Amino acid sequence: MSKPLCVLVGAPGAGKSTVGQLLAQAYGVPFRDTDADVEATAGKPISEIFIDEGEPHFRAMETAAVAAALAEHEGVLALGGGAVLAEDNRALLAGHTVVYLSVDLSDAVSRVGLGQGRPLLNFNPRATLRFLLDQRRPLYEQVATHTVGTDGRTPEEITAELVELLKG
Ligand SMILES: Nc1ncnc2c1ncn2[C@@H]1O[C@H](COP(=O)(O)OP(=O)(O)O)[C@@H](O)[C@H]1O
Ligand SMILES: O=C(O)C1=C[C@@H](OP(=O)(O)O)[C@@H](O)[C@H](O)C1
Ligand SMILES: [Mg+2]
Repeated sequence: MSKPLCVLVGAPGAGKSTVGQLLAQAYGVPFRDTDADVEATAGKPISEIFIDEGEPHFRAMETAAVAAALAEHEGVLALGGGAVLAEDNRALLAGHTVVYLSVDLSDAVSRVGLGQGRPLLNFNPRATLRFLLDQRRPLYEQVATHTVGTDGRTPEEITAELVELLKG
């Protein structure tokens, strides 16, 4: 089975997209992000997919993107934060090197506050993130082969830890 070197999972704001790119650079391998794959397929941003077609349609596209990337991509792969909600996706992650980037509520809130484009967090991001973190933590833990804490640490520090962790 062709497989990604490493798959990053975790909540919005954990830094999957940021650390994933740095880790791919460190290894000199390609980076792929299932959110970007979904946007490329749809020809529009995730925020517009949610508005035009709704979250269930986004989730179906995401599941197809996860399956394709796990089968094809040999570099570093970042998933969207909600990809672990689908049992099909969790099953597909078995046998892969999956890193859970954990983040606490306060760091997640301040990080997502820096960016746009997460439609689930448009309304009351703090309360929504609190719910998402509680709901998903067991799912991230279930699929992870490794866990790395990101609170109060720079993306470069996290990347350096990942390079060490994945050496073995
Ligand atoms: N360790 C970190 N410390 C501070 N800011 C971070 C860290 N990791 C990511 N960020 C910032 O937080 C925001 C969300 O990061 P992103 O990589 O998109 O997270 P995710 O893909 O997990 O939702 C971005 O603005 C990014 O620059
Ligand atoms: O947590 C979620 O359900 C989502 C997270 C987003 O990705 P990030 O985790 O990269 O922000 C993106 O897939 C979409 O907005 C839904
Ligand atoms: Mg991301």
